[in-house]
Amino acid sequence: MELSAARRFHVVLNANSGTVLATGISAQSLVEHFAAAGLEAVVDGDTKMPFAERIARAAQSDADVIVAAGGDGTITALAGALAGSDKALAILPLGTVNALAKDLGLPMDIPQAIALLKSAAIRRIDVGEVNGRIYLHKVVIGVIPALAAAREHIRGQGTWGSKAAFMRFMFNRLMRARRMAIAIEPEDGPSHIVRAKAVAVACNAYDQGIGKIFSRQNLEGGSLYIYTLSSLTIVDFVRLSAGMLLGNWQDAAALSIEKSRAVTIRSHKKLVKVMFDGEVESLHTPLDFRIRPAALSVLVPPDPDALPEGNVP
Ligand SMILES: Nc1ncnc2c1ncn2[C@@H]1O[C@H](COP(=O)(O)OP(=O)(O)OP(=O)(O)O)[C@@H](O)[C@H]1O
Repeated sequence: MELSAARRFHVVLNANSGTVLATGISAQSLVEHFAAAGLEAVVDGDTKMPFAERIARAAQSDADVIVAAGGDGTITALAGALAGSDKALAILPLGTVNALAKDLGLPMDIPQAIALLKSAAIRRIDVGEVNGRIYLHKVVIGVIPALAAAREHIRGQGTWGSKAAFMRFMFNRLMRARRMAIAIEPEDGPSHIVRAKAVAVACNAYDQGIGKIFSRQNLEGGSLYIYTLSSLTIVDFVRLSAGMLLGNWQDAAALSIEKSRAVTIRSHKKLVKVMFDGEVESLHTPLDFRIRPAALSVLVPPDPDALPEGNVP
């Protein structure tokens, strides 16, 4: 896709995203920030129309760039409509975690993120696909979806009491969860059956190193990574937690890691609960995963070396 100074933006604001709820940022304030940056933008802050319809409307708009003003769930939903198309995706990190925005090195400050859109470069990143649906981070099967459902339940209740209750619930749930038997059939490796507490199929590999907890530098490696957690005793839990702090969680004995361009996961259950880039959903089995290399164009900070001297975003 060619970059032009006159690119048009269509912004989809998700009013339920973490930072929007916390700061009360509105469609009107985004309109003002875009105008101040000298950018032409339509801002959709509709809270009545179903989200899926707003996404379809964005994909059908005449804008060159669709802007996800929200968190990772909002970004993934838009990516599903834009992957493989000639429209690019931009991100205003208004979610809670904003994992992809961090992986891409975007500014967390909204006026700065908008100003950057003017000089942004295009990066083509891989997307994951499961049963025909696009995701950008990971799909998790097993105990984790229940935890995500609990997180959703306490959304917006920022008291220490509710957070402590959530941590207690999470710990108990993790310890008590039964392992499930599943068949893992990677395209690039041997098929096997495992009993696992959780399996995550990630779009490219998670980084290893101190302070790198679920971050990814390589978003165009062309591979899925299958992380299988076979047990989670208190000892495993402590080791994994310490490994996260020390940057070596991927070496935990309870964790195995496989790499493949595609994988099929089978279960005796017809329907499994999954965490789909942070959203809890039910998917029919078997789960057919594949990677689609470079399928999504995303606006990112320009390469500082490519800018004229003194012009730093
Ligand atoms: N495809 C979708 N359809 C309907 N609602 C969605 C969709 N994706 C996300 N949501 C909902 O929108 C709200 C905001 O989700 P989003 O993931 O964008 O922000 P967040 O959870 O605050 O941030 P992050 O995922 O970065 O932590 C949540 O209530 C989520 O359930």
